[in-house]
Amino acid sequence: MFRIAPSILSADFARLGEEVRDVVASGADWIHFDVMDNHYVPNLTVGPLVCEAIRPHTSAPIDVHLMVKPVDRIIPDFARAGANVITFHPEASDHVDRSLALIREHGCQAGLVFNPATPLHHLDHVMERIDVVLLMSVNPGFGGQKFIPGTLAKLRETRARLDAYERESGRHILLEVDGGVKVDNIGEIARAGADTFVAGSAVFGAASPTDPHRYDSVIAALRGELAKASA
Ligand SMILES: O=C(CO)[C@@H](O)[C@H](O)COP(=O)(O)O
Repeated sequence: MFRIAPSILSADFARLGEEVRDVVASGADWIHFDVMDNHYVPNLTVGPLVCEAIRPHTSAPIDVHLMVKPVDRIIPDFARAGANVITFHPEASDHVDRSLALIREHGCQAGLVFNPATPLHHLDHVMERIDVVLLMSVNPGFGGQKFIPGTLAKLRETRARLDAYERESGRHILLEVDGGVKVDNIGEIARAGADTFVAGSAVFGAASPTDPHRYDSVIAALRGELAKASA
């Protein structure tokens, strides 16, 4: 099963509740919520207050991607604000195992995020605490960047590793990809092993502001490519 997770980074922040409702009504599965701190990444976005503000607008899972350093002190706030999934970058945490445990103790699914140059060995010894692996296909900090083609090989390597873990443990871990995902490359990304797709500018860039069905066609097009990839 594939999940499409539009990133609100490219949404109209002045009408965020409506944007969230409309994109889910158009078929989005998750809402991807990018948190940037102007320290770990060179940009500044939103925090738990905004997560709490959009929570009543949808029952779809809110997938919080923490691009912050340090990570631990903000995790309980996001859990209380209604996050369902919380992911963070291993190099931004002093104690990766503790941060993963903290997320789960607060009732959320936990995940690690890998920048294009971050090695996969950060998965060693913590697989049993992980629900989601998120591979960045751009360097984090901004929407609208181009997909880095080397991500496809890294996806295949991660897929093999997650499949081997599932055979031995019976636990399924999601494999999410984020950055430069478009209608014309989502099929290839799915064939490389991803099952969850963050798309910011591809979805929210397709807007004509007043049409409540403005996201129907782009989400249908993304799903169409995913159906072809799994046929
Ligand atoms: O986390 C990030 C960027 O750091 C992403 O979630 C982007 O927001 C994806 O945007 P597009 O590349 O799809 O426009």
